[in-house]
Amino acid sequence: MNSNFIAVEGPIGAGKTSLAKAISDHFHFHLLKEIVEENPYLGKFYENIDEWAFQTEMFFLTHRFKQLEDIQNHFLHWNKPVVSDFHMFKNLIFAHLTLRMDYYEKYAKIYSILTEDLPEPNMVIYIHADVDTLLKRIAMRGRNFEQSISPDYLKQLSERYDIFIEEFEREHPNVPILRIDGNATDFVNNEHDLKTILENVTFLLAKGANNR
Ligand SMILES: Nc1ncnc2c1ncn2[C@@H]1O[C@H](COP(=O)(O)OP(=O)(O)OP(=O)(O)O)[C@@H](O)[C@H]1O
Ligand SMILES: Nc1nc(=O)c2ncn([C@H]3C[C@H](O)[C@@H](CO)O3)c2[nH]1
Repeated sequence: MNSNFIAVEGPIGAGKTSLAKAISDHFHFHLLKEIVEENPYLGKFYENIDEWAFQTEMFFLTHRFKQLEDIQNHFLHWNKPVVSDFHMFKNLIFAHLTLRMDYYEKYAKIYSILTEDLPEPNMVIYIHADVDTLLKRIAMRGRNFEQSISPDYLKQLSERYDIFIEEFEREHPNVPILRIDGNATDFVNNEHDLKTILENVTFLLAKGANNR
């Protein structure tokens, strides 16, 4: 695969979709957005995580598998670049947080089989932000079923993201990670902040092209 594939990552409300859309608009990359409202378990999941975690995680996993297969067949294979507001690895971060250990072990096996041949992004943008910032943004966006998300859940999720990204970076030295401070950077309302990010992305894309 020679076509660029950028994944934007970070915990809930970090700004993944907003930034992925801005990148798609600027570079004319196809925008791959994760499914949210279509997940029939998500509302029930936030009401009772233990009861609905396995169904919820399996739903996200199988849908993302299909999304990435489609992206491979219809875009990357034809040298058409893509930016997505998720990386497949987020399945493992959420599943590790929400599933009982015996379920997680089954899940991780299925994950590893399903992801064997999937396309992998050649750049990751990681947005991190404090729990307070995330809570404010989740409240501002106003999805009903997310209003019961607890600060503790977000804190654990953010901590797991930080650990996972460190490990990912060690294990994938050829995939550059652009880190963005989502507390201090307003790429939604501040043109200068967005421009700085886009310049950094341009630089990393050019560097990646030279190394190919
Ligand atoms: N850096 C930022 N500065 C100001 N507002 C932001 C920033 N990032 C996101 N927002 C706002 O916060 C809300 C959530 O953003 P967005 O939907 O892009 O997050 P997300 O990471 O894609 O969320 P999810 O994990 O639920 O998919 C939106 O209303 C968006 O406009
Ligand atoms: N449990 C669980 N597993 C996932 O893989 C996952 N991916 C996203 N989400 C939730 C976060 C937002 O509410 C909403 C949009 O990102 O969906 C997930 N929840």
